[in-house]
Amino acid sequence: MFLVGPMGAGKTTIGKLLAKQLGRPFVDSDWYIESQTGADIAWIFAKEGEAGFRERETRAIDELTQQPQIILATGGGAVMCAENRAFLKQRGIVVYLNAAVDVQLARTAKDKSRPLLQQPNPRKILQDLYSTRDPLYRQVAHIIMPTGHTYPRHMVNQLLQQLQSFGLSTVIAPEHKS
Ligand SMILES: Nc1ncnc2c1ncn2[C@@H]1O[C@H](COP(=O)(O)OP(=O)(O)O)[C@@H](O)[C@H]1O
Ligand SMILES: O=C(O)C1=C[C@@H](OP(=O)(O)O)[C@@H](O)[C@H](O)C1
Ligand SMILES: [Mg+2]
Repeated sequence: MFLVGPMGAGKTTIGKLLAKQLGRPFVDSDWYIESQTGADIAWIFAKEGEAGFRERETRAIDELTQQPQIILATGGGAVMCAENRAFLKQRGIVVYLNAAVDVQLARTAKDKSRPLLQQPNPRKILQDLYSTRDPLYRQVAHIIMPTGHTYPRHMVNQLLQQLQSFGLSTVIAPEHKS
């Protein structure tokens, strides 16, 4: 199951919680890229530019979407690349976590780890990215979920209900088996 959506939609937060609930492995593609590179996202953008980061991201998405059982949180720009969109759409269930620009802005304001938002007018950047990317998120998504006013735990419950129709079942932890 793969999460897509804009910065601040909650992909990392919801993905981690959902994986715990389902007893499945969780990977965030940004964290994976950082561990493979030995450097953080800001450093990669500074040294290799966005193009360098996107190359690393495509390699990561290709590898991670082939891992069985994975709950994958992608970065907000993953859908910009057609190859990534194909990997996502063809290899699993894709959930688009949708959030209004105001919500994205509030949730990302204090965090300096997103290089694209370290500009004088992050609202305008988020608006422009949303215009370009929203149709692409919709193109790859099997499920679309608004996240604006819902607590993460509640989001996970809603998502689990939606996922049931796709046949995604929970893994019963050994200590709970009879
Ligand atoms: N449903 C939610 N309600 C309130 N805050 C949230 C929600 N989802 C995420 N957050 C908060 O928003 C911030 C960004 O979330 P994150 O999971 O990093 O988003 P993304 O990975 O989509 O960029 C974090 O501080 C997180 O705690
Ligand atoms: O939207 C984007 O292009 C990006 C989103 C970030 O991930 P989150 O969506 O998890 O913040 C991260 O991949 C990088 O800073 C670029
Ligand atoms: Mg994230």
